[in-house]
Amino acid sequence: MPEHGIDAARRRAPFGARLRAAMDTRGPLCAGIDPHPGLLAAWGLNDDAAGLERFSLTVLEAVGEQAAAVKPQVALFERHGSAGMAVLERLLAACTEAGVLSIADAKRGDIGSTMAAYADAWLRDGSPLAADSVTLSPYLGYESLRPALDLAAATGRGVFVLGLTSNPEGASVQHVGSDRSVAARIVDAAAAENAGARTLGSTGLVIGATVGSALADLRIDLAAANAPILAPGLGAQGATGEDLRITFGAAYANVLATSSRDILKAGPDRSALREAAARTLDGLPQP
Ligand SMILES: O=C(O)c1cc(=O)[nH]c(=O)n1[C@@H]1O[C@H](COP(=O)(O)O)[C@@H](O)[C@H]1O
Repeated sequence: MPEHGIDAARRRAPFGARLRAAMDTRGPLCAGIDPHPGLLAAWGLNDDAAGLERFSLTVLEAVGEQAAAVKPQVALFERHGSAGMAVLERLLAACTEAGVLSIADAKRGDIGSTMAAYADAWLRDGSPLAADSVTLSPYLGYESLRPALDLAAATGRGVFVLGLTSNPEGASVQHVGSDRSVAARIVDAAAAENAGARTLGSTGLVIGATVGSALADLRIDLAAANAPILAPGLGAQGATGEDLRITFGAAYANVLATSSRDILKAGPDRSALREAAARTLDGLPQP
């Protein structure tokens, strides 16, 4: 195997360019694949690896073509141990096969030496868990993510770094800072990473759809970051498409709106899932 799969990466356009093309063609929806135990039960599936696999592949097959990307939530596979992680491997391979971009929502972050191993797991060609991109937590220091940022760049993959999360507790860490807030510094760091990108950069940010006036209050200029913005919080957490447009303003064209439970609760019927995804897309204002 070539080191870090660099040969395959040469054939692959950068993640930001691939995501931009998918968003322009399919619209800005990211469909979350979150196999919560309650949803498995509601779908008439067992809370085991077989139920997980049926659930995940049904979502991919039903709504994959309507979505610019899908986002499997790793914890909901991990809670099934090795059998759950094997399902996740097969799901990620099925995404590649179907031509649907994947975001592994693993929220990884660690000291540099260990971070290199996480990067290897999610971003290396040939890794069983290789995804098109992975969510990262920068709260051990943005630069501790360097092994993942570098490997993503080398293999044409992407990352989404948590900036302002959708949960109310996030503010107690992300809003602090005497001059520039923690979140503003994370956005600045991502912007520097994306500076040379010809289209959309490949270092994305996670900014919740629910953050309200925080971007303005913290003087964060998201549009300048040229980053794909993963915006969770639609539907189940209360945000609407109109909230996204108001919250993100000039950066709205770079927003990938993500919804999980609000779409998934329509299953297991495939046409009901497709209708729920279409309704979510229809609720997103044009940029
Ligand atoms: O990184 C994420 O995806 C994420 C960040 C964040 O700030 N808030 C957030 O809800 N998420 C994820 O987005 C999904 C939201 O799910 P629903 O609330 O069901 O749409 C879950 O998988 C969360 O883990």
